Amino acid sequence: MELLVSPSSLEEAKLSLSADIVDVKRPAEGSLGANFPWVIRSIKEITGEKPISAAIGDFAPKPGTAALAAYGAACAGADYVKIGLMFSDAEDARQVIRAVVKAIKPEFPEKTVVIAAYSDYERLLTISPFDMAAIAGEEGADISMIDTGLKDGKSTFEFMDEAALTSFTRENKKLGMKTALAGSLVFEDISPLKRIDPDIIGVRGMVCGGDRSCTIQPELVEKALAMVRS
Ligand SMILES: O=C[C@H](O)COP(=O)(O)O
Repeated sequence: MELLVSPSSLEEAKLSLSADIVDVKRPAEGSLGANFPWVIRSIKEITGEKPISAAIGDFAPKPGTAALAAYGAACAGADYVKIGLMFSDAEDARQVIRAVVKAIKPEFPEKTVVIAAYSDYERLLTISPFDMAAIAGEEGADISMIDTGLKDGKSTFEFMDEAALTSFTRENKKLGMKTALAGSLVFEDISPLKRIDPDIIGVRGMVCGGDRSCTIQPELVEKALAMVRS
């Protein structure tokens, strides 16, 4: 299980370099808020061989906009391109996922396409992670992810229990995809997460001291890494 940490700036990225994956986002623009291409590029320049991820947004069903954003993030240096599906319709999801895969894979076959749905989908009235994953698997995405769409401090575990998250992880394996789990995760969630055993866990609030609007604390990144790897 790898640890993904989500800095919002070059300065925060320098505090996150011990993470397995540095994930560039702009929290001010939402759960998977897109950061600027120049920030993505500046972080790529300091991470060396370590892969970086870039969130492109919590998207409405706009496949053209999603494809262009995904391509831009890939050109800016992102090794993983991550999109959130902030809508409900399955056919819309298929069109968005297909467009993002087509925008990236022909020119960047080595880059990774991450499709996220939300554990709090019932309160958001958005597509369920299970429905998303089935489509993402068919459309050639690489990683199926769960995050929380509304960042009110409630952990993903308050919306989907360990059994559901385990089932999601196992379904992804059957679909030939990896799994990433995130969503206001706290240190206490690491133990059940190790039992669930996704490929990646994504955190920000955890390593900011509990409030994602604060700054990443490197000692908390080290603490999370030690717990994940123990
Ligand atoms: O991986 C990305 C997540 O959105 C991390 O942010 P969070 O831990 O504050 O929910």
